[in-house]
Amino acid sequence: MKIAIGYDHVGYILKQDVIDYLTQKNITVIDLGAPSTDRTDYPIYANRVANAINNKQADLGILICGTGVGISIAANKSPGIRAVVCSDPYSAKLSREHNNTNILAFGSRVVGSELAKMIIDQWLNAEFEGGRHQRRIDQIHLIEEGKYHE
Ligand SMILES: O=C[C@H](O)[C@H](O)[C@H](O)COP(=O)(O)O
Repeated sequence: MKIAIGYDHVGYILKQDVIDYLTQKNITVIDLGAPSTDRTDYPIYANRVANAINNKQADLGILICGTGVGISIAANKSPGIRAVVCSDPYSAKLSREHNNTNILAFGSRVVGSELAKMIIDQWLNAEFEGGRHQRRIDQIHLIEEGKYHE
């Protein structure tokens, strides 16, 4: 399992705990920045992680900014990306089971290290259920392609 991780200057403060936690689980982490706590722009890192998934360098992605909101919005602009911003483990689990999310985002100004680890665990341990949920994801793909008609 390979996970690409990206974060801005605010997410930087939480990233090492996340990287260490994933590494302990024998997950290969592809660290795509930011380089420091110097102020930067979250779309840079959202785009890097989205590309890593779409290029098949990574299986999944994790993004961290202040709230997880901006960085998830940016990631969701890439076709095929389904990023969820989560501050609770239940939503993280259901986002895999029902929505087959491929990026998990959260905010370092919202969740602490231990809650972030619980969210990650629920997200990684859940499996997409397919069935009616696949039909809805297919509809999302049609929207992405401008081909969805009611
Ligand atoms: O959704 C956006 C993120 O939370 C950013 O981390 C945040 O907007 C950065 O704010 P600032 O530049 O004031 O540190």
